[in-house]
Amino acid sequence: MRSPRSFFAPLAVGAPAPVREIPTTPSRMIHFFDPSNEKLRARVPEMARSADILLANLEDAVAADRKEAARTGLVEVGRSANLGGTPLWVRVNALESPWVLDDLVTLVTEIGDVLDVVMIPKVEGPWDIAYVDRLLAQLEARAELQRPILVHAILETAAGVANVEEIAVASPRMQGISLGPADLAASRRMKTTRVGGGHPGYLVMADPDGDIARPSYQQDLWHYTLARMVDACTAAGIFPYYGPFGDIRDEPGCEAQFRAAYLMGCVGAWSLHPVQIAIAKRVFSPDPEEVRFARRVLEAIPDGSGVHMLDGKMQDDATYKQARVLVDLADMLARKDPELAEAYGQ
Ligand SMILES: CC(C)(COP(=O)(O)OP(=O)(O)OC[C@H]1O[C@@H](n2cnc3c(N)ncnc32)[C@H](O)[C@@H]1OP(=O)(O)O)[C@@H](O)C(=O)NCCC(=O)NCCSC(=O)C[C@H](O)C(=O)O
Ligand SMILES: [Mg+2]
Repeated sequence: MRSPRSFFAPLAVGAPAPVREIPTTPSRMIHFFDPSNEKLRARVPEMARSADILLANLEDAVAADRKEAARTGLVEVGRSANLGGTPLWVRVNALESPWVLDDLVTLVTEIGDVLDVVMIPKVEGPWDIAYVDRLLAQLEARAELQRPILVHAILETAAGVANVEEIAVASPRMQGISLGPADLAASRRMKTTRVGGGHPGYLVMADPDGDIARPSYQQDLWHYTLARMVDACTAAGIFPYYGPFGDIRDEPGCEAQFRAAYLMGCVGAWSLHPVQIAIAKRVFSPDPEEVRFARRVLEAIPDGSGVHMLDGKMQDDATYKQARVLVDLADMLARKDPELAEAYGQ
C-alpha cells in the first residue's frame, strides 16, 4: 500500500496525474463484444448508441487463436469508430497469460487516448493492481497521454474476495469492481456449471411441522460476495457492478439477478447479448414512481433534518439521504436519456 503522501503522485516521469474523483456517468450495462468479429466491429456505432459502456473483450470467450485478431480489431475500432461519447473499455487477458503484456503495450500505445478503462481479470490482491498501475504509467508517459486510463478489477478468485478491501484502494486509477461468478465458482470449488444466477439446490428448508410438506426457499449464492464487494467499493469511492448472467434465454432470471444487485448498491451489470442491454436499462434506472416519492421526501425536508410524516411513513435525515441517492441517479440518467427524462417529469 502506497503512503497517503504519495498516493496521487504519477508512477512514471511524464505520466498524467491520477484523477482525484472517479467520473460518475451512466454505467447501467458494460456491453461485451468480441473485437475479432468483423460483423460486430461494423456494429460498434449502433452498439455505442444503445449501451452505456462498450467493452472489447480480449479474455475468456475469445479463442486462443483469435487473441491477436481481437487485439488488432480493437485497435481498428479505437482508431476509426465514432462512439458518440460512449466510454470504450477493454478486458485484457489475465495477468498470468502470455497475451496480457502485448495487450497493454499495444493498446495504450496505439489507442490509449480513446481508452477509458482497462478491466483486469482474476485480480488476487493489491499487488496485481500495483503491477498494472506502474506499467500503465510508463506506457502513458511514452505515448504522451494527457489523462490516465482507469482500472477495473474482476472479483473472481477466492483470494480476490479475501483481499477485496485492499484491491479497492490499491490505486487512484481504481474505477470499480465487477463480480465474476463463473471463475469465482471454479476458484472456490463451488459445485455449479452456471454463469451467475441462482441454483435450485441452494435452499433453506422450514422446520418440520407434522405431516405438512416442508416449504423450502432458494437463497442467493452471491449475496455474501456482492455485499462485501459493494461495501469495499463504496468505502473506497469507486463503483460496484454485478458481472455476467450466462443463461441468455432466461430473461426473467437475468432480471431478478440484476435487480438484487441494483437494490444492494451495484450501479450496473455486464450485458453479453443485446437482449441484456434492455434488461439492464430497465433494472438499473430507478422506477419513476419511486423517484417521484423521493422528490417529495426532499421537498418535505428542505434542510435534510428533523422528523416528518409522508403518507404515513416516517422521514428523517437518513431517508433524506436515501432519497438523494435515487434523485441524483435519476437526474444523471435523464441527462443522457430523453425518454427517462420524460418519465421522471423533467
Ligand atoms: C452468447 C453468444 C455466443 C450468443 O451469440 P449468438 O448465438 O450469435 O446469439 P443470437 O443468435 O441470439 O444473436 C442474435 C444477434 O445478436 C448478435 N449478437 C450476439 N451477441 C452480441 C453482442 N455481445 N453484441 C452485439 N451483438 C451480438 C448476433 O451476432 C446476432 O446478430 P445477427 O446474426 O445479425 O442476427 C454471444 O452473445 C456472445 O458471444 N456474447 C459475449 C460472450 C462473452 O463476452 N463472454 C465473456 C464474458 S462472461 C465471462 O467471461 C465470465 C466471467 O469472467 C466470470 O468469470 O464470471
Ligand atoms: Mg472470468
